[in-house]
Amino acid sequence: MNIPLNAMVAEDSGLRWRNEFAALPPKFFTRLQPTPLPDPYWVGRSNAAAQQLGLDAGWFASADALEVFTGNALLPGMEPLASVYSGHQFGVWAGQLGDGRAIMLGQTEGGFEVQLKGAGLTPYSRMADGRAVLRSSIREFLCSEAMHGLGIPTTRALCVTGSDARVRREEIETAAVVTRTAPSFIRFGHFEHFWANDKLDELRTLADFVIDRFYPECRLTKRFGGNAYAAFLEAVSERTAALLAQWQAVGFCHGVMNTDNMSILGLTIDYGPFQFLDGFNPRHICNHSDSGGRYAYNQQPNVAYWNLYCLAQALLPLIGEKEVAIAALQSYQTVFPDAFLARMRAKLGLTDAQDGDIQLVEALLSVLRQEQTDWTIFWRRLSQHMAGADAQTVRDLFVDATGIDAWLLSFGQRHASVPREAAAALMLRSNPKFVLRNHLGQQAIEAAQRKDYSGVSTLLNLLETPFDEHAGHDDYAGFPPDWASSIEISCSS
Ligand SMILES: Nc1ncnc2c1ncn2[C@@H]1O[C@H](COP(=O)(O)OP(=O)(O)OP(=O)(O)O)[C@@H](O)[C@H]1O
Ligand SMILES: [Mg+2]
Repeated sequence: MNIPLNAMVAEDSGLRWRNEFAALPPKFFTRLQPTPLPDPYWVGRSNAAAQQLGLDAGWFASADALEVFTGNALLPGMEPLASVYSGHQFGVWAGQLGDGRAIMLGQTEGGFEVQLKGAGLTPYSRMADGRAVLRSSIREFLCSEAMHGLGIPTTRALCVTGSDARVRREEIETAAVVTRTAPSFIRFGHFEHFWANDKLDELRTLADFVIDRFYPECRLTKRFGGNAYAAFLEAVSERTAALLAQWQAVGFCHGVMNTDNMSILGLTIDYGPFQFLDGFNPRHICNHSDSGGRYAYNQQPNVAYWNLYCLAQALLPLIGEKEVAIAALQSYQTVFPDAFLARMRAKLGLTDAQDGDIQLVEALLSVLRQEQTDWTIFWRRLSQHMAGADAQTVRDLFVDATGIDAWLLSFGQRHASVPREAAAALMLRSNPKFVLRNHLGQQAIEAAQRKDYSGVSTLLNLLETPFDEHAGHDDYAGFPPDWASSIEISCSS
């Protein structure tokens, strides 16, 4: 069903449109309209994301906004489209994919693309239905804003709307639409697409488009004999390395690190079967469909590098020499460990760098691994200990405290010269009290399925400022209940 012209909303949303991606040649996308959903309702809205976008707050609360962000109406100036990309899934070339259920409404003058996820079929939907279910949409909405609150680069989520329209997955569920924003939703897979189809002109156009807008410094590079495309690959590698360091430090498992889910801007993109670690098990697999553990927590940094290798292969016709492309990937091997160590130093409250810090971190990880100590709670309690709480609150996390006692001793020695107050402040802003654990999301989802959206807004409120204490909400910062380990999150969404 096409959206009738009279469904064009005229009231002023505060947004003006620039639509640069839509100005690319037609091979990059298909213009189309979202498919309407009946009788939509609000499930969640992020005023912070609206503010970043420049959306008028009054308009965002309006019935018109509800229609627009469900795909039932358009704003003047929007040029909706679905883009084409390809990619490697679980290590295997998957061929053409594309926005099968994402429709970009347009790009604002402020430089944000606005995209609906779940707004109906596109030419890239393949065998699927173009829809998203309420369950997965709430998870994407909350986690996008949670990652932003944690200071981790991510696509953002403006809102979720729901409809009683039925969607078939393993069971019958109801439909929802998430509105996402980002400076660009271009993925590694967009480049792989044109490379695999031998469309070298389009490949160059795409690379130039991204470099000119997001990596202009590559034009001035003196590295790689002034090769802007090699400098671009290096810059993407470094952003990706920095992102992975943040994921590992906070205990975030993405779950589906296919090359079509890798942002060319180094953003976290596609919140599917993700999970924040409960206990510290480096081999944790969060995606129930990932039987081989390809995307296990401790595999993520290597998988990102493998994905960058695919990007390098796609950019090779532009870069020229294979050796140059390989050299452009090299810095990942130093940027990732350096960035990870820097994150761990902050988590440990260390304001300077010393030679033995790696050993201190490794010794701690080995202690935490022994009993699979809760990752988030351990770090928060360690921070509170630095701020004055008794060490016993940390020791209580271990059945056998021998290992942690020894480690706390060396931690204390390392801290001898660091002012305790500064260390505590750094730790409390580096170790979140609140993360979107699976069971918290699950509780909010189950309430929302009963049309109670208060759990979604409470979680949003906590996760937007996850380093704050939020008095009265300690139960959201506690251990996962026993049933949490039986939650199965798969690719079904
Ligand atoms: N219900 C669906 N209808 C149509 N296409 C789908 C659907 N689910 C997934 N796809 C498509 O399958 C491919 C892989 O899906 P994947 O789970 O990585 O992405 P996604 O969750 O749909 O979206 P995104 O990466 O945009 O967040 C993508 O091309 C995606 O658009
Ligand atoms: Mg995806």
